[in-house]
Amino acid sequence: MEKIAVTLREATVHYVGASSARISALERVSLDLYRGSWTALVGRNGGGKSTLSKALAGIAPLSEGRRSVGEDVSVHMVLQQPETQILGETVIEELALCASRELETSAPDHVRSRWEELLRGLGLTVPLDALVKRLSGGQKQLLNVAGCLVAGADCIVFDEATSMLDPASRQAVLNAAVSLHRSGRTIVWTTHRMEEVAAAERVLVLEHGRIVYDGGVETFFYGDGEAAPCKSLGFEPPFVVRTAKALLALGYPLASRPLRPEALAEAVTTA
Ligand SMILES: Nc1ncnc2c1ncn2[C@@H]1O[C@H](COP(=O)(O)OP(=O)(O)OP(=O)(O)O)[C@@H](O)[C@H]1O
Repeated sequence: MEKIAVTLREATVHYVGASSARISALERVSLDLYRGSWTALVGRNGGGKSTLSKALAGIAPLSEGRRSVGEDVSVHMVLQQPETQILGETVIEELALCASRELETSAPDHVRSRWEELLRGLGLTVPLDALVKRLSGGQKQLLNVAGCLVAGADCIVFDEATSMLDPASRQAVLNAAVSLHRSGRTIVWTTHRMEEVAAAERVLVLEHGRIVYDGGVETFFYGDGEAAPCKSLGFEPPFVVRTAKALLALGYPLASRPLRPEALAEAVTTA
């Protein structure tokens, strides 16, 4: 049986807006996130993606319902604005703030070399003593990911973590998440970009605080004998899917339903 990382049951979040009006951001959402899974969370502006991300990470208090996490599961979050969650002046200071217990209990040289290795593993090639203000947005997001890791994250919720970044930085953060997923961590990836959804195994679509699609990524983009949920819910599929569909419509057989460029090339050449 698959092990649970995070469970929400009937999770509801209401905010109090201007003139005390109640804003319903999340309405009775129930879901299980399995350990080691990759879930993409999409939806139109204001649909409740950030609220659900925060509810999963445990930083949005629920108005109703409940959240529980699997045994020993530690859930952390990378926010949209890279600077929002950085307090340290230097890279090592930031990591130390995220992992104060480790500094207390380990030899400083050992900690430094381990953290240098951790940064390298994430593709962040800056010295530990680098000033945070000199880092690019993408480097800051990788530092935020490193902060999650030194804090012991098993599950990381990325809440539109690439939306403020240039394409190369976006790819670098996505690559870091892919390698963390390969190493067994649970990933939630909230995004507006359908290209990024292709990296997921499961897709959740939110509308007005409710889940309107919860299923596999291939079915989301290609449908299962009926209209693809991606299209019917109003999203433009990524280039690879559009190209594959155009080829199929022209009568070219494809060996699979590709989601990424390499898979499209293979589907065309092996058909
Ligand atoms: N702190 C808050 N106070 C009041 N209303 C809020 C607050 N945070 C979010 N909301 C409202 O809750 C609803 C859901 O917002 P949320 O940010 O979760 O959606 P979203 O899908 O992440 O949107 P976006 O794509 O624009 O980031 C929206 O109507 C939003 O205006």
